[in-house]
Amino acid sequence: MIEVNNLHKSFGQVKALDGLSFSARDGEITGILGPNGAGKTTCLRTLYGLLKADRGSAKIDDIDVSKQPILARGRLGIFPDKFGLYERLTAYEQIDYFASIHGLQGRAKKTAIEEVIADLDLQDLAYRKTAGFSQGQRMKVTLAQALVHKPKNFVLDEPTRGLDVMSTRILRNYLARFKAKGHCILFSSHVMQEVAALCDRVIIVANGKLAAVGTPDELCTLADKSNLEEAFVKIIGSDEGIAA
Ligand SMILES: Nc1ncnc2c1ncn2[C@@H]1O[C@H](COP(=O)(O)OP(=O)(O)OP(=O)(O)O)[C@@H](O)[C@H]1O
Repeated sequence: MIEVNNLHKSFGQVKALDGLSFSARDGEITGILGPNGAGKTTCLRTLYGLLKADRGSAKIDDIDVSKQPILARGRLGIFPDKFGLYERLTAYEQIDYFASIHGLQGRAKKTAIEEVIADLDLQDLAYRKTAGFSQGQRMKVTLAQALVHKPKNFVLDEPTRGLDVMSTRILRNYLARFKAKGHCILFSSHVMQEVAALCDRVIIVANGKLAAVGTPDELCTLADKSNLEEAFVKIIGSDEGIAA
């Protein structure tokens, strides 16, 4: 469960977040949509503990990220926007490194690594150095790194941007499986079809505030439109922020 309550963050004169509140529930995929500069990345970076909010709170499973950052981060998997793999290490060693960062040791660490390798069908790649891995292979190792500590919550900032079709499909399937296991998934996107197809609930953010929230169908009904893209345009009053 992820909760953001009355979050404020300014950069100089720019109000990136202006009282944003929402929650993302367990067993659901929640999408964040918004035009450029709406505050989506600022909100996600606050959840990661990379930014400190001026006001308000961000909680992961009821743990306040500013008060107990290490505990909160243990409950969170973060899928980065760039796959920064260490090419001299094998896939196993990369995952091992992230498991150690999360405090896993000994037999528990070995079991966790073996489980995530099996879960992502990485067995054939595990002992190869990642130099030369295809985009899909790199994406899977990155997923394994993000999930080896078995976080209950998973946050992704525009995860499919720049990914090829096959990698996008693998990632989407994985998110659906993760949701089926009862995890909470929150991701930002500009791709309306992706959000409409994957998300149980959608949060629309504009000017650092919540503009609307609901299932894709509820948002269509709210805006009296037949698809999410048109509903989004009507709710925020512009087509800025939509990707093909
Ligand atoms: N480190 C920073 N310094 C100054 N201004 C910032 C910084 N980070 C974000 N901003 C500003 O805060 C506002 C919100 O930015 P943010 O990146 O959160 O938007 P976004 O919704 O993720 O946009 P996009 O869809 O374009 O990625 C923007 O006006 C942005 O220029």
